[in-house]
Amino acid sequence: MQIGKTEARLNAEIERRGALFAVLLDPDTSDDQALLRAGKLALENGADLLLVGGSFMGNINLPAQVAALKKEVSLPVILFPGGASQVVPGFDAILFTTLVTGRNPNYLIDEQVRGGVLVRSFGLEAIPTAYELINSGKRTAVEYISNTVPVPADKPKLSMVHSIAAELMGMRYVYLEAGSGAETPVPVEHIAYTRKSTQMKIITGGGIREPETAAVRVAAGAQIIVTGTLWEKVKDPVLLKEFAAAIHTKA
Ligand SMILES: CC(C)=CCC/C(C)=C/CC/C(C)=C/CC/C(C)=C/COP(=O)(O)OP(=O)(O)O
Ligand SMILES: O=P(O)(O)OC[C@@H](O)CO
Ligand SMILES: [Mg+2]
Repeated sequence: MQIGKTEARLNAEIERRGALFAVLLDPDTSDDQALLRAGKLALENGADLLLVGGSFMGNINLPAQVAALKKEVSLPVILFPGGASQVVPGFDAILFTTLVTGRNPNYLIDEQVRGGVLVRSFGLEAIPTAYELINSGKRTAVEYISNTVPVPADKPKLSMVHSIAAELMGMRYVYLEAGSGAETPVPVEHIAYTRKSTQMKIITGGGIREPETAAVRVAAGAQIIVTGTLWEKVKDPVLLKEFAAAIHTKA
């Protein structure tokens, strides 16, 4: 499958900035106006893209919210779905994920079969993405909902072998996930091993609360840093700018 417009734009921006700063908006924890405000605040203070999604989503207003957000911002707004039922139109692209570290067929193929046909009907751009869940100290929503066992934190080579398989299957992005609100983020070794052994673009997130935590993950080879939960309480333009500065290693 050819690289779409949004993926090409992300790749070019990664080339230009070194790494990108993504803010994850969870439509379940924000009302319409709050989601719009949070998205605008992030993009006005150094974020490069927005991800929208949740492990469990019951927001029926999502298409209208995305349309409102798209009207206000020119940066990419990308769907990060917890399942096929979250596939709605209006996004610049969807991270078309497969939970490769799990052995639950529902998240390896079922959701993709149900969601894929919707992606085509809506004309959404898909970014084929391996999703790897890494143990982060406590049970996270993704682990619970997906009913899968995460990769042990002290076994980075296990992430690496999943990354190699995913690349050979044609995936171009890999999301190394500690889970939303994780106690400990994905250890740098997991990022470094995937960087060394594949050419996929590396997204990482889960439990990143300080700019320095982001910076060391960029140094290890991550190209997109995702923060979400932090901004549910903190609405701080200065901290957003500090994250952007820590992540953008090039001018
Ligand atoms: C490609 C399609 C159509 C579906 C993919 C389905 C897959 C593989 C899902 C992986 C498992 C899963 C439940 C992922 C959720 C990812 C996500 C959006 C996490 C962020 O949400 P949280 O913030 O963790 O949710 P909480 O706010 O409930 O903690
Ligand atoms: O909410 P946080 O902990 O920042 O995690 C973001 C993202 O990786 C969750 O899917
Ligand atoms: Mg959340």
